[in-house]
Amino acid sequence: MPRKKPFSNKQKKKQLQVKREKKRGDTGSGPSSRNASVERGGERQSDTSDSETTDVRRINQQPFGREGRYDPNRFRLHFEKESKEEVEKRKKLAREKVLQPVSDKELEINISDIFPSEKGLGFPLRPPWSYEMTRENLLRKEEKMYRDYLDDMHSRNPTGSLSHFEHNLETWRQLWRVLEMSDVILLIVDIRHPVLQFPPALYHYITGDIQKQVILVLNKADLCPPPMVIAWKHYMASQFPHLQIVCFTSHPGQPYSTVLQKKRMRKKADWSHAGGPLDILKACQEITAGKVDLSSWEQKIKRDAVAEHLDGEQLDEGAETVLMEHQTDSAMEMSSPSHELYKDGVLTLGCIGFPNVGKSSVINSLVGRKVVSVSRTPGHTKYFQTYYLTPTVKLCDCPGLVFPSLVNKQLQILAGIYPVSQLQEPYSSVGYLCERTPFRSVLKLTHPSLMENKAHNRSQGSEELNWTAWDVCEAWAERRGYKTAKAARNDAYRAANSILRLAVDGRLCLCLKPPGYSCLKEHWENHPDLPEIIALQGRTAVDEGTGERDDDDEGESSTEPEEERDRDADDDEDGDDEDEGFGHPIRKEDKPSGFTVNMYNVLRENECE
Ligand SMILES: Nc1nc2c(ncn2[C@@H]2O[C@H](COP(=O)(O)OP(=O)(O)OP(=O)(O)O)[C@@H](O)[C@H]2O)c(=O)[nH]1
Repeated sequence: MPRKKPFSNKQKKKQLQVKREKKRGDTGSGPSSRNASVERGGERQSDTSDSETTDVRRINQQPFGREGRYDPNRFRLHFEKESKEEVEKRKKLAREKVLQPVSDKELEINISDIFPSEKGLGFPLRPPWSYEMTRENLLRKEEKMYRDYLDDMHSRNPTGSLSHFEHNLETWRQLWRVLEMSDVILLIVDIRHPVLQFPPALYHYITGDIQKQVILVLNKADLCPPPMVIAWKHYMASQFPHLQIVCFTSHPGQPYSTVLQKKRMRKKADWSHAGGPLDILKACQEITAGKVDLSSWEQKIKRDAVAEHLDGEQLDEGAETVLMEHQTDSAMEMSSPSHELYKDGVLTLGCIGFPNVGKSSVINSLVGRKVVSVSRTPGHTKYFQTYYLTPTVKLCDCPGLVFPSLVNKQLQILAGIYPVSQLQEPYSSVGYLCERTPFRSVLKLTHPSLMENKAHNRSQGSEELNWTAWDVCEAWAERRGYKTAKAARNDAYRAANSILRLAVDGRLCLCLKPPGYSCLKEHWENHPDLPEIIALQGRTAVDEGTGERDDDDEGESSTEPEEERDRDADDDEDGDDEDEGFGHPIRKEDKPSGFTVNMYNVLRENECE
């Protein structure tokens, strides 16, 4: 009898993987279709270290199930995989490159740098169709169009030159559906870097081709200095004249969050000051010009404002029922190719935007309570659903979409577009962040070279020492007590992940500026709209300036075990994190005159001790 050949674990794993894929009918794509994808909802990314280099075709394979049925995991984020060499090169650089703070001017960013018109950075459009076509025919047509679209993109832009973008046709199909069924589009962006998340091609398509109105929601206004919020608003208006622009925050009046807080703060949003849902209503009133009766929405906002002042129990009793429609497979639906505006007297608002910009949070804010789960892991929303805000206003949520652009990949990660937990190499993003934020004073780090004999060396200070991204991670690991399991060395990888999450959450905050901001700084700092934005943020001078802890905080105590204290800043669960609080990330140099904000309160004095 022939001797059995030894079979390694790795081979066994591969064999199982092939078997599983065969079973799923995922033919042709091989292992790379899984390896190349970052799965929605925070599932672990497959190990890419031993697999082949970037392969666009394979990852575009759409996940079919048996008998041609669609795979339930079809809404995964699919990003192009990076080569092992590229990742190794960046790791090396993170250890060697001395961080140099960048100038204010370099934080200014023009939309044409991100989406240059000559690069043809469009997005896939649904091919024309009619009722005479069969469903299968339509699907095939869509797939062909999608492959052509990608071929065209890649022929114009060499491999690796584009940032991560969505490679999953299923997700684009969701966008088509939302655009088709909506009367007005709420395009939501993060005010810290709105131009990263505003594809001009989408704007031109909606306002030009399908002739619908767009309300640009500059969300997370609580995370950006008020003068910069105003400057961004003006910049976007100057570039895209057909937009209605609304500043928004789903966390108005939130007290400062602390990095080591064990539990998140539970404060109900308070829009009694200004703006918020009311501004969105006003924009809709202007657009609909009396064609839809929006009085029920206006009344709801008034009722919600009253309810905010009631305690929790009364609130629950009074909570209104929200009619929800689950649109599980609607991307495949063949609805009418032509859309009837304000059908049955109902205004349908479609919420679209990149992952993590706060689409679900905006919907919850409009509804007045949580109907959509929220997560800081990008790609949480899997398929769109609709909610009746009132009998005449319907909201439609859409999964986050990453459009192709030329944004720097490190910045893309800091903007929350790529799930931090899935990163192969987080250090270069840490470096990018540290060169643009006062990380040392905020994180209160001791340089690793001074760690050996802390007591002796502390007196020397670390101001004059050079920092690399790796040093920052080591120093943060030391401060937080992150150790590797085997050798109990400082766990730089975990520290890097933790720092990036602080950035995404806005607790170590990077705000980019519109072009020319530095020259016109004084103008924006004295702008007449400033009080309106401060009111929207819902913070008073007392909240901002004192740096006192909020008494309601269920915050850490200094006696809390280290592990417990770590959890909040470090874990990137896919769970719902609705109750998160956020710090105010105002950079010292952005502080407007007469506006008392202590940006360094983001991490308070005793947090890092
Ligand atoms: N500071 C601040 N954080 C916000 C705001 N809105 C949302 N967030 C946080 O941003 C993260 C993402 O929010 P979601 O509402 O889940 O974002 P989304 O766009 O629906 O995300 P996807 O499901 O990935 O498409 C969560 O951690 C929210 O708590 C806001 O106005 N201010």
